[in-house]
Amino acid sequence: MSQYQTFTAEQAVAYAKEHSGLVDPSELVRAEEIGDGNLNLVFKIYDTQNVSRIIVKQALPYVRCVGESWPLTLDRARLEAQTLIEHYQHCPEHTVKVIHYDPEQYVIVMEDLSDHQIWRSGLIAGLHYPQAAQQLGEYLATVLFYSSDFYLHPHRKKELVAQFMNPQMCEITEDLFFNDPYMEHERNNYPAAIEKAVHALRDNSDLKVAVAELKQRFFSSPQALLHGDIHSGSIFVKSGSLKVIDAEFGFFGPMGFDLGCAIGNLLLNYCGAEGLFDKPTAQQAKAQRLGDIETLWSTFTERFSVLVKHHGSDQALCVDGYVSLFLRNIWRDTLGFAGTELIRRSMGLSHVADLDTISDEAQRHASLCRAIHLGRELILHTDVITDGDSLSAFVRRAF
Ligand SMILES: Nc1ncnc2c1ncn2[C@@H]1O[C@H](COP(=O)(O)OP(=O)(O)O)[C@@H](O)[C@H]1O
Ligand SMILES: CSC[C@H]1O[C@H](OP(=O)(O)O)[C@H](O)[C@@H]1O
Repeated sequence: MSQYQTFTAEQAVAYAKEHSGLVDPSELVRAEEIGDGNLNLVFKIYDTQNVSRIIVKQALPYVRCVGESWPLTLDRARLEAQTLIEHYQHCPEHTVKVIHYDPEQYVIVMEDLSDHQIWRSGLIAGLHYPQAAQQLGEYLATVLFYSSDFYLHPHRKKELVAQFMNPQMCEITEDLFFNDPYMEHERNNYPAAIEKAVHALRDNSDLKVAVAELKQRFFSSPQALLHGDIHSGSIFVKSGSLKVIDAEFGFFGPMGFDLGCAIGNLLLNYCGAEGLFDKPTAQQAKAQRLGDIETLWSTFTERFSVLVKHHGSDQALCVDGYVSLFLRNIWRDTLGFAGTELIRRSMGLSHVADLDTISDEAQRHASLCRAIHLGRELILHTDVITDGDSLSAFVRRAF
């Protein structure tokens, strides 16, 4: 098999037998396609005991959630594999292991994380994984530091920036985060009941200027090799463990984009809590999300600063005092990007289950409006929110 073809379940099993790296691959007998993301095929490969042992993920030549009318580069599979491999090299404890990548079939064979749960599903079920925020902060500090100018030789950095050029996937982000919500577009998707909130957003010229600045930063700040789409649906958790998957949007961009996506998704869960849970559980979930965000940011800054101190190599960047200035700028970007994630997940093409699965219609609409409102306030008030604690106070004042 050399020419690209979309796998059937049988072909996925045959492929896994050849490339799983298992001691006895003959025990692999059955595959199930379980992809629930927006883009690709994902097969779980089961053994004779009906235990899922390995994952085979294949890129489709189009956007899965839209169909063949939206063609999309197969090269995203290479970018996903190479980003995960690069991140695994520096942070194996929190990155899924890639076992094999096939540049002809655009297939990744990877470690099966079925003993974990997708973080978003856990959050919607009201579960709290107390270690997850700290581990996510460690992952982000580590992978972003080791791909930054603080650590890499400038020649190597530029080589990597070229290797991880990802124009088609970046274009999706550029459109969905920074364009669509702020204009009429057929990709947008929201109920008529929230039209007023949507219009208020589009009439806000200060907001549009701030969003333009964020888009410019996304276009032109190759600070580090980002995951590029790190929401709670790209993160597996179980007690004591966190593993990141799904890095096909990986490219060299502004660090605050990854931090903002992660924090934005915790805030989306915060905005949905009153629709998802009874009153006392909602209060507890909201406090936990704010605690998660504080922990994520403080872990990130502490770990990043320690890495600069002990492993930083650029003389000028490692001068006393610069890292705190750098992190202040990253925090400002983080808040802005978190705001754009809140907005695009409430009214754009791609929504989140934290809001969309709220069964009571009025509660669902109120949650969507909360997310839009909070997104706008974050984008417009980055200067007054100085750290995780002050973000919590700001969010509590909003709702
Ligand atoms: N390594 C893995 N182990 C177990 N399940 C996985 C693994 N990778 C993906 N999945 C499952 O497949 C789903 C879709 O995978 P994802 O990488 O998010 O696809 P997409 O690129 O289409 O967004 C995940 O939500 C998860 O349920
Ligand atoms: C047209 S892709 C929309 C959306 O899907 C991606 O998410 P995922 O692959 O994790 O489901 C990404 O967030 C894109 O913005």
